[in-house]
Amino acid sequence: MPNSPRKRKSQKPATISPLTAAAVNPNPPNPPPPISNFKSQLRSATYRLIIIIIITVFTQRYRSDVKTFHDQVIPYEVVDLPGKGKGMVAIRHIQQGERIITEKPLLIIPQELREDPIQHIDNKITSLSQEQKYEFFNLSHAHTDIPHDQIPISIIQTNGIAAGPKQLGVFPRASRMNHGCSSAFNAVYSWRENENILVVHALRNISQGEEILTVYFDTKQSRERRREHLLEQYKFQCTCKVCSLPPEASIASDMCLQQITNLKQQLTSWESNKISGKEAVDIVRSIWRLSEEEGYWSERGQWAADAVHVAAAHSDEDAVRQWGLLAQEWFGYELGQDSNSVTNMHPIVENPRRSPTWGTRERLNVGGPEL
Ligand SMILES: C[S@@+](CC[C@H](N)C(=O)[O-])C[C@H]1O[C@@H](n2cnc3c(N)ncnc32)[C@H](O)[C@@H]1O
Repeated sequence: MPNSPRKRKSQKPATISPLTAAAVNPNPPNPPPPISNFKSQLRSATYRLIIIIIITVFTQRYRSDVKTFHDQVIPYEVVDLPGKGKGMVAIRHIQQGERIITEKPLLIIPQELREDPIQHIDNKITSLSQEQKYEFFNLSHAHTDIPHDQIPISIIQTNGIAAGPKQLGVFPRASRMNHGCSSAFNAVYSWRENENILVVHALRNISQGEEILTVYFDTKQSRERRREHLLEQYKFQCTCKVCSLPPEASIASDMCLQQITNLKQQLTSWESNKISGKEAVDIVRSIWRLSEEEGYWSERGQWAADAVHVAAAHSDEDAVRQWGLLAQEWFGYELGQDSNSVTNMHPIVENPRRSPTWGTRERLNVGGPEL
């Protein structure tokens, strides 16, 4: 049955004397507005509505601006990844050469410790704030079934990143990056001594949703040796796209990486005059071609800088400029446009005679990249 409105009990209208009315309600309601006020009330209600709309629009704009700013500064999120623990995934497209992370170390220790390492690390941890201790102990560690007092050292072994040639740093944000070999990694970290920070740059374009992978060691070696190292040091079986290649393709990749390593070794013999400047620069071109074939883009800035060094020694001005521009480009991607490696190259590209090796060998046309 449809709800019928309940009938009110009929009441006699109460007559309340003004005195009683004041006693019952000391603040009587405002009398109804006179009709003449109605227009102005309508106007003020409209104004209020307009103000509410403006505030809503601005708040939403502000929120989306904050979100855009946040995404620009932090273009990734840390998520759980099956079989890998946590990992870092791009939440938007990241441009090649873009800086992904800038981070101060949570703690720094010498790479070689003379005193008892456990004690040294304990002392460092004691000096951390409560929040920092939480960040530290929240990091993963590869070695399970270890005594409690060895957990800090295992955390450092699993997450420590070289902070210069003699120190190891723990960087809680950068530590969430998992590893990929050869062409599988897309981000590189570098330590900036003067600023005391670690920076991470995108070595190649990274698509939204793609995992951000870095490299834990020199992977220019065979799959078998890479696997051995990763299993021993980090306790995982690498399943990156290079380690997952079918046998034939994996052998081809191994050979390519081995050739790059051999050629790099040969290049150093220019220093002791065992090969000519032309041969040295030819080696750099071969390394470049192999790196293209393999998709191994790291270290390109350094290879181009090596060619600059040789070309300058042989007073080949054009070659210095061309290799110098290439070095700037690739150092820029890997280490950042504002890195010392890029800025140190500026004066040389501008005037090759400013190169420290200028004219230290016989005059020779070694040639540019011609890639
Ligand atoms: C520096 S941590 C990286 C972040 C770590 N996944 C976490 O959960 O915090 C290194 C550890 O991550 C895991 N890891 C790194 N790269 C991996 C990969 N490609 N496949 C599987 N596990 C990986 C290994 O357990 C390794 O010991």
